[in-house]
Amino acid sequence: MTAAAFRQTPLFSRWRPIDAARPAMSASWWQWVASTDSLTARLMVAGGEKPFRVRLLRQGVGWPRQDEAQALGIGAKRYAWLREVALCLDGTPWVVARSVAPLSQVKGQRLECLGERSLGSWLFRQPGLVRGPLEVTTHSPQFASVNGIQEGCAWGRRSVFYHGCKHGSLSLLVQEYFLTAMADDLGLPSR
Ligand SMILES: C=C(O[C@@H]1C=C(C(=O)O)C=C[C@H]1O)C(=O)O
Repeated sequence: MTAAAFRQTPLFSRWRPIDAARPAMSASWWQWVASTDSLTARLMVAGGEKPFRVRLLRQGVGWPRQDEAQALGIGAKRYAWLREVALCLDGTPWVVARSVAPLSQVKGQRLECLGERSLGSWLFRQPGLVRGPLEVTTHSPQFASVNGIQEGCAWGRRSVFYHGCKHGSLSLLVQEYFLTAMADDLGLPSR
């Protein structure tokens, strides 16, 4: 198997708790994948002089995937608010992310008009924010290739953020996939 093929071969299927994946994860990747503060802030620091940009791939209303609905505890036939982005350093996607929230909970939240501002810059300012447990995968996200981003994925992670506000409570599933371009630019191991 070539090195490139290896990097794109999933180690295991679907999502599993981060602790179960730890033996397969290098210490350098653990620093990234297990972090619970803002990824946007971390990417900006790691990128140094490189300009950071959120490229909006898609935002709107759609069906959640079954595993997403399950993670949010909603029926798969409930409409959801979906947002897909690429987090780019100097124009190169390092991370792609797909966030999902029950549509009924998004009404009146600032989320709808984020545009190319980072979700993290809004989310981590919310008082009483709680982050659920992290789960990881080595599968590549399909929405990246649909948008012409062909990079393999070193690690993907997801967790649900919860916060209550005067508009009601919000559960937001955030899925982030660390791309091989990021590993190459930062000199990280393949996994
Ligand atoms: C959740 C964060 O927000 C980041 C920005 C996102 C966006 O703009 O859609 C999505 C996932 C993130 O990695 C973060 O910075 O930790």
